Amino acid sequence: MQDAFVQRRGLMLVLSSPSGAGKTTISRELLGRDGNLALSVSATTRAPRPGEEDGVHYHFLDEGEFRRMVADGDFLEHAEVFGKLYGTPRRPVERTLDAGGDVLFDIDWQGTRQLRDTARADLVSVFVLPPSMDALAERLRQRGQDSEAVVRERMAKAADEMSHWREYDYIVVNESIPESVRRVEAILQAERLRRERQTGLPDFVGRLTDV
Ligand SMILES: Nc1ncnc2c1ncn2[C@@H]1O[C@H](COP(=O)(O)OP(=O)(O)OP(=O)(O)O)[C@@H](O)[C@H]1O
Ligand SMILES: Nc1nc2c(ncn2[C@@H]2O[C@H](COP(=O)(O)O)[C@@H](O)[C@H]2O)c(=O)[nH]1
Repeated sequence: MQDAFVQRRGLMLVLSSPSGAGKTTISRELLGRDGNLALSVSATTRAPRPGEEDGVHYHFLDEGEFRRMVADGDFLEHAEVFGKLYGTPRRPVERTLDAGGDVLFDIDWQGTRQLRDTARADLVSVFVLPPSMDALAERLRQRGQDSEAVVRERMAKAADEMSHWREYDYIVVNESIPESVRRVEAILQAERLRRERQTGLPDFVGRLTDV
């Protein structure tokens, strides 16, 4: 909820992890609980998984459309992940932040690095780790949406993904979904209260002390 007393600029909450560690699951829970948090819907050239809807889970584009958006500067960040292109459309994010809303991103370390370079002050980054590699493989398989070849490819890249954990502000080991959601919520609540994000403080304190 937006603070009734003090104006605030929105923040960008990034969740990254090796594929299958649980960031989509955590994101879904957070979005259901927090009315001031909006999901950044990425664009991608990968094919939709069963049940994924265009414009809801991703904007599914062909490579030509994606590259045109890159050329037009329409992405806040973009990267190649698992041989496909992924990017964050710029305008919806900027609109939400300007209105004091917070934006949740499910993006990889390359995209997070780009956001850190261009918008460090607005960025809060969380890296989600699995409790073990066996658990990660199990989660990818039981999700049941990728072929065995895709699961193997993602497991082969997991160690490389995880090598970027030091670049993140916070680390959450996702053993239990409810506990991980509580931890990310706690991070979000604390970051919202950072002095420098509360852009209305000079006015608010001025009114308090203007006797
Ligand atoms: N703490 C947990 N314990 C057990 N299963 C979990 C846990 N967290 C997530 N899962 C399950 O693991 C699977 C993968 O989770 P999810 O799709 O959220 O991962 P992801 O990190 O978003 O993956 P990707 O990067 O491929 O999108 C899902 O089936 C989810 O229900
Ligand atoms: N740099 C970006 N990475 C993104 C974006 N959207 C998703 N992703 C990451 O890609 C992988 C694979 O996702 P999947 O949905 O195909 O399993 C995962 O690590 C996502 O976080 C994006 O816009 N930019």
